[in-house]
Amino acid sequence: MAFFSKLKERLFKSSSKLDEGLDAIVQEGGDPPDPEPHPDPEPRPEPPIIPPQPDETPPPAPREAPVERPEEVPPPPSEATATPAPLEIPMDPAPEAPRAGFLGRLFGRGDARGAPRRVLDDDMLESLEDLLITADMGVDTAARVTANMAEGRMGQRLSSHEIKSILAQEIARVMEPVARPMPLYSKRPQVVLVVGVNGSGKTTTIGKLASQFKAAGKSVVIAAGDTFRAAAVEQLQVWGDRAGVPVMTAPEGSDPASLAFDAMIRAEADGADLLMIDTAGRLQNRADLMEELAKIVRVIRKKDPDAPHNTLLVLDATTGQNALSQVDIFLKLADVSGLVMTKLDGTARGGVLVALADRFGLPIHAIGVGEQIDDLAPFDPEEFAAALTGLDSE
Ligand SMILES: Nc1nc2c(ncn2[C@@H]2O[C@H](COP(=O)(O)OP(=O)(O)OP(=O)(O)O)[C@@H](O)[C@H]2O)c(=O)[nH]1
Repeated sequence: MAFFSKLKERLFKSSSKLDEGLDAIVQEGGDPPDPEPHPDPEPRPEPPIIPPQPDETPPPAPREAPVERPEEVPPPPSEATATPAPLEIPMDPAPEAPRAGFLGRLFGRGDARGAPRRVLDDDMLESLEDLLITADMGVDTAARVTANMAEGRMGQRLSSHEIKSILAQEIARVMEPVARPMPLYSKRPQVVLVVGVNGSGKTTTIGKLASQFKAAGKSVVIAAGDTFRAAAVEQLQVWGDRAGVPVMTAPEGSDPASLAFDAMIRAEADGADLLMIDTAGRLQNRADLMEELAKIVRVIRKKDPDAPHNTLLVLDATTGQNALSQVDIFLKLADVSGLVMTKLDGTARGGVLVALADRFGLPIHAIGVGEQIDDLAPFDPEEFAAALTGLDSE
């Protein structure tokens, strides 16, 4: 199955929540279907929106105090250009045969003509906002998205399909600036530090990324930096085998920074393109974890003052709003440069990705949509928005 189709299918749980919720909102306060089809109301061209925009793809405004982040990834030498190749999974542009969604089943195809309509008023906006909050978009983001949806459309009679399109546009607008593949540099080895709480999917993501980098012709070394948990090391070895990539380990309980240093030496000696370092994710003792991460960074900088070149924070979508506080915490523990959101399959909490983009503006490099090695996709804002709103299931 083409990846795009798989993604849509796997985001079904998120989409069904919004999809059915939107249909219900229109039905609750809606007019009966028009006896005569009438033209879709064209939303007036409005320059909304999130937030004041100098151009089409501004960075989203942080909700709170702007996140202080040190300079971007060190200006890589000559080929500083990001090469998205490894995460560029070929997508099948051919749309699937349309399926009848919830609305389609009730009222016929997703065509707005003849479908029930509801006047966009304050009550409806409130219901929309509540629905977005239940889909884990967070209060602030839900308010902003609904305000943007209302811009220039108050009083219009909209069908459920039209509302979904508008919502999808607004979501895509929030997501667009953060949809960025992980930058690759000419620096060898490019050091990628992978952080996140235990169970968020770090090991799996490292395995998937290593496999994709390898398929793109890059040589990769993995360092199993969570030395205190034998099971974590074993798991990483399994993923290394799957990806065909060497995994460096150290005796249980030994210093992760010392392993990271050895891994730097090995990666340099092997002429590896990438060194991916797994780390512990014990937030129970934050001070220890912060010191552990800081020490890893200090030690690898003895070999390369610009390392790590990327610090990926892996987040589990099923934790919903908790992902926001994890970003807050890890921004204090490490210089997070980008996010990978895992487990977007099988959760109804995909909306949290919108809240993350709106609040932090950190690049979202990829999303995990399953447990298999190829279940990691580049993040595509429009497809995500369509899948999330259920627009493409009609
Ligand atoms: N459905 C689904 N499961 C995933 C995804 N990514 C990871 N998982 C599963 O989540 C669980 C935890 O993943 P790990 O990669 O072990 O997480 P970790 O952060 O390394 O956890 P520790 O090893 O405990 O530090 C495993 O059962 C994975 O198979 C995903 O995108 N979708």
